[in-house]
Amino acid sequence: MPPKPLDYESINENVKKSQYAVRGELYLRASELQKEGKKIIFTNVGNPHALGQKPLSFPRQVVALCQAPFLLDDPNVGLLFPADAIARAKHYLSLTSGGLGAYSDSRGLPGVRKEVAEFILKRDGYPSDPELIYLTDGASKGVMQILNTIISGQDDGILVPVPQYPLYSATISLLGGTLVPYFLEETANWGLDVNDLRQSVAQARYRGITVKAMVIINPGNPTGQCLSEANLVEILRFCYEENLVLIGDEVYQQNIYQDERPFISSKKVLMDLGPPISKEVQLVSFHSVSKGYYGECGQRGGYFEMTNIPPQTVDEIYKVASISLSPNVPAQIFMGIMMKPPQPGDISHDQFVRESKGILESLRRRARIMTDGFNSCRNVVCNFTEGAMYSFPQIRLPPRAIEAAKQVGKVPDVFYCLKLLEATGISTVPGSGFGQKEGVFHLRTTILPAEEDMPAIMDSFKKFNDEFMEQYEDNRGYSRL
Ligand SMILES: Cc1ncc(COP(=O)(O)O)c(C=O)c1O
Repeated sequence: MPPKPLDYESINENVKKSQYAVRGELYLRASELQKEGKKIIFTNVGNPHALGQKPLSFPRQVVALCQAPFLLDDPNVGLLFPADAIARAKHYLSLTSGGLGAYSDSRGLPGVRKEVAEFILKRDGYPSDPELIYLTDGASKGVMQILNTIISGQDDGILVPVPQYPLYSATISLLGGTLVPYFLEETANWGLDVNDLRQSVAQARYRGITVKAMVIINPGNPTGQCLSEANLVEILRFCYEENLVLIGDEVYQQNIYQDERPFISSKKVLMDLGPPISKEVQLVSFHSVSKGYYGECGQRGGYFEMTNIPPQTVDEIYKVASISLSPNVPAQIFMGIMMKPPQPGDISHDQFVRESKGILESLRRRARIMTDGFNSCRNVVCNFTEGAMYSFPQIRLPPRAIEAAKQVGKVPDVFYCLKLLEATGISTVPGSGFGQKEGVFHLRTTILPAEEDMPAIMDSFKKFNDEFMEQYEDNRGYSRL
């Protein structure tokens, strides 16, 4: 009998090749240990509500009313819901054709796309066209749609930062394209050097690859840096010279922890540059309701904005989006609210500000506790998390630990992270899942565990790490940058 089409040997090789470390070996082992009754602290995914973050009241009130519109006819609705949430729910329902149970336009509700455009205008000071904004089921779906539009085969290359969020490597593998890595510089606070970029492109071209796009993740995952304006200018100039689309993953734009390193959007820097660059460089930038102080990962809401993309291509992207009929409609409403939160003078304004500030300030403190905690450990160095939700310490593994890992057939940082998991219940992601320089090791944690648990988590990390180093260190030094 020949193998059946869905037998393992028959399935798409690209599916087998693609890897997603955030839910990889460590996560699977952590889930097993949890089933066995061990207490696990899941710090592998930026999933704030799973670690106890409370939802903001106003967006949930609005969406609850949209989900149960009969409540709007109840004479007591005003006792349970503030008047501005009621008004906003009516507003969003009026934008739909049939409420949340009906498909929307495949690009998303026009009224919400208009709210996104207004937000972008306010953020950047430049107009944005709702026709060039598509709402998606989380930013991930949008990234996949755009990469699918760019990649025709293995000769198409996409420049991706290393370390990177594995959505990019996995999707490029799935689509049969080629990932062209460029390294972020740890000693320069994870900034990037345009000369290295040029080298990466030249090497790829030498191998016959047409480099078509460049991905930036700003603020960075897993690295937590905010790109400076100067760096963004260099990147856009580089994209102009090399004829590359810039894919600006900006899902962490609300997660900023250092006032002197604000988030600056790629769209603003592109427009500031003026013609010819502002009229020529193709840019697609992404946002999400999963991050920021919303953290509504389970709702699956996102958008992308296209700049300098010709109408025929925009239509093709629309056609492909329409194969999936419609993005999630409740998530579109979360996106609308994220774009247009309660304003000063609105009944819900003070509560909204109190809740969102509370989350952001706590994240800022947690980022500090984590960085300081890691830097107090033996053979661990860590840049401060300027933005996003992660800490990415470098673990300088002694050669004997590297040898021990090899003996059990494990990548050294996987070996370290597994031992950390078994000893403490802390579930992290090894740096190798994001890419790192040869011979340098990291792990990634989120900064999301509850603030009150943080000191104990860092104590237990330090105890494990320092004992691990004691066990494996000898006088031969250890791996370092
Ligand atoms: C850099 C980056 N981009 C995109 C996403 C996906 O976001 P979404 O939940 O909107 O699909 C994540 C999720 O962690 C991320 O870290």
